[in-house]
Amino acid sequence: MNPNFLKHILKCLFQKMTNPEYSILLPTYNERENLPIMVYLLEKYLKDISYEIIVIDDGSPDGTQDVCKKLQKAYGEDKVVLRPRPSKLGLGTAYIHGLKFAKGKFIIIMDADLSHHPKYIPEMIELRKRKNLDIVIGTRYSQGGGVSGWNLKRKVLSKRGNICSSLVLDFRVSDSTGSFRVYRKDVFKDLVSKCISKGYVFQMEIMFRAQRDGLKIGEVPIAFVDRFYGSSKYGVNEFYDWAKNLWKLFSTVE
Ligand SMILES: Nc1nc2c(ncn2[C@@H]2O[C@H](COP(=O)(O)OP(=O)(O)O[C@H]3O[C@H](CO)[C@@H](O)[C@H](O)[C@@H]3O)[C@@H](O)[C@H]2O)c(=O)[nH]1
Ligand SMILES: [Mg+2]
Repeated sequence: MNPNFLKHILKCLFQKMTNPEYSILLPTYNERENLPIMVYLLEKYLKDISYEIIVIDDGSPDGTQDVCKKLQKAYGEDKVVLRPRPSKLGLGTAYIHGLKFAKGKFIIIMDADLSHHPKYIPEMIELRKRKNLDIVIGTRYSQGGGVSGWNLKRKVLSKRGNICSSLVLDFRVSDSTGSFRVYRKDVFKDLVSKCISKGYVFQMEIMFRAQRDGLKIGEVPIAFVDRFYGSSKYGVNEFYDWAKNLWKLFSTVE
């Protein structure tokens, strides 16, 4: 028998018997085209990493869950775990829901629409280990990072949003609103339990609390590429929600 094949079988058996080290939380709403490519890329770039993917789908009308069930057949139900909710309940609470089922010691959060490329994950993991960090964020706004494909309005909103929240909440990280992060699970659980935000502003509140708690945070520059399939769920309402919550955080958190 080919020794590499034997090694692969033994690795699969070992992973089946033990808990994965990393739980990747993938919130989805109408991502039927993106999800299969995402899972394929994760498998490709995380070959030597023990992980599970938890898909939190909010009753997507486009059939994302059917696609996810096919992926479970292809990759195994312990590799692709489907934990749906009945309706669109917001990005922040999707992570909280997924966390309840996570078996890994570490949590990775990322978008399912390929804007966050899995190729950055090994570097994020390596940095966390090397510096013994609590959180590693994928940043668009430090040297080496960037955004591609957004129109000028969205670019300005995001960049100004980051500058504005840094001024109001005194952020020392360069990207407080992005959603590509690696957390120690206990740290994530604790932060989530204190969070009041439900939508997109969740990331900012978590980062604010993490910084206030004196957690060790590192950054890896990433190129954020706008989605090719489907459309963003970020609209005017999400922006108002973000601005309202920024103010709420500033005025209520002691
Ligand atoms: N389950 C669930 N998933 C959701 C919901 N809203 C959005 N998602 C999923 O969350 C991910 C990000 O949503 P997008 O709609 O693609 O966000 P974006 O416009 O690309 O915004 C990006 O930039 C923001 C600001 O920097 C980030 O806060 C955001 O997470 C994302 O990275 C996608 O996988 C999408 O399917 C929801 O209510 N429920
Ligand atoms: Mg997106």
